[in-house]
Amino acid sequence: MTEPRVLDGAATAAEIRAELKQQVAALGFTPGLAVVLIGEDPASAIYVRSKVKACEELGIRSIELRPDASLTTEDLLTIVADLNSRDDVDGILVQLPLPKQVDTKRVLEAVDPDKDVDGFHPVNVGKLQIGQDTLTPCTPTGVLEILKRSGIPTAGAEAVVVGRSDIVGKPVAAMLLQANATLTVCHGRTRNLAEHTRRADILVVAIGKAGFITADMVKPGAVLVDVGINRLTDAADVERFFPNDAKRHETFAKRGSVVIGDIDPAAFAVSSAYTPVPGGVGALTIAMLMHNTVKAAKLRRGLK
Ligand SMILES: NC(=O)C1=CN([C@@H]2O[C@H](COP(=O)(O)OP(=O)(O)OC[C@H]3O[C@@H](n4cnc5c(N)ncnc54)[C@H](OP(=O)(O)O)[C@@H]3O)[C@@H](O)[C@H]2O)C=CC1
Ligand SMILES: Nc1nc(=O)c2c([nH]1)NC[C@@H]1CN(c3ccc(C(=O)N[C@@H](CCC(=O)O)C(=O)O)cc3)C=[N+]21
Ligand SMILES: [Mg+2]
Repeated sequence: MTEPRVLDGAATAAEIRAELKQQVAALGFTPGLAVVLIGEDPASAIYVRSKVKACEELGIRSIELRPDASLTTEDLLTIVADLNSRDDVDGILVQLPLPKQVDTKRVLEAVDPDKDVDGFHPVNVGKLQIGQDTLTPCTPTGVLEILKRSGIPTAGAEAVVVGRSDIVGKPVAAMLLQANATLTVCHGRTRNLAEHTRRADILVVAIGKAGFITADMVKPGAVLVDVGINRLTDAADVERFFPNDAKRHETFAKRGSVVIGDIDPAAFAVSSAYTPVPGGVGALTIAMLMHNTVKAAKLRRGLK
């Protein structure tokens, strides 16, 4: 069998950022992205760091708010209302998960849909469903973007999505359908999961379980998109998933953990192309957030 192609998310993201940098320079004003980060979620902290860096590179103003984790829903609604009314704020992102006492649904619905760079507001969710151009969730948008830029056709393809979260599974399914794939969505109640995944020409996995999709669940020659971000902290797991990966073992020795997606690396070998973790879909998420911020900035000013 021929070697699978590695779909390089980091390189694709760099390409997108370079394009956006030119667009921002041509705008004649500085777009602003506001991020509200509450609490200590490590995934969120990584995300915020990468965002600040990308904003600097592109010439976008990054506004960071870190209110106290004991705030109430009303406190956060006041913060969101203020950001909605600020003319120097084009994009608003409220980092999830929110503290337990905060009503997430009310907060997401309070964000001005035209500033909703996460694409989580019900109006934007609805527009995506009916195929209207709108702000769409960053990770799913990144998945479609890397397929497109890698020359992988979706029209008529058997696409199988594993996972149905509002953040990844559902919107990526909506986008694949919009891109004319024949769509199957699997989840925790799916019977005979492998029978579905084995039919996929394009398999997108977003479940949050380390190496869950194994080689026997994949059709030879399929394209694998691994959205999962998981951490292995047990040496035996590192040995099982990465028996011949010297770099992973080195990282584990140094840091006590390694990152792995939802797909067993052994399954990549039977694919025709796959997105690695890290350096795949995750890298694109940030680039698409920048894309959405520029899009929102133009939209608000009636620019195309
Ligand atoms: N790369 C990136 O930029 C991003 C990566 N992620 C990562 O993607 C992964 C998924 O995130 P998210 O969508 O938020 O996760 P959620 O936990 O919200 O959803 C997980 C989904 O997977 C389904 N599922 C769980 N176990 C199985 C199983 N054994 N068989 C079939 N389906 C299963 C669940 O089914 P059910 O609905 O029935 O419970 C659910 O729909 C995580 O690892 C997360 O860290 C997330 C966001 C961005
Ligand atoms: N409102 C909201 N929107 C989100 O989109 C959102 C969120 N809340 N809460 C947290 C999760 C997590 N998330 C990540 C995005 C990119 C990387 C990323 O850049 N990953 C790199 C590695 C980064 C590194 O390890 O340095 C990669 O996979 O290659 C990681 C995680 C977005 N999320
Ligand atoms: Mg997102």
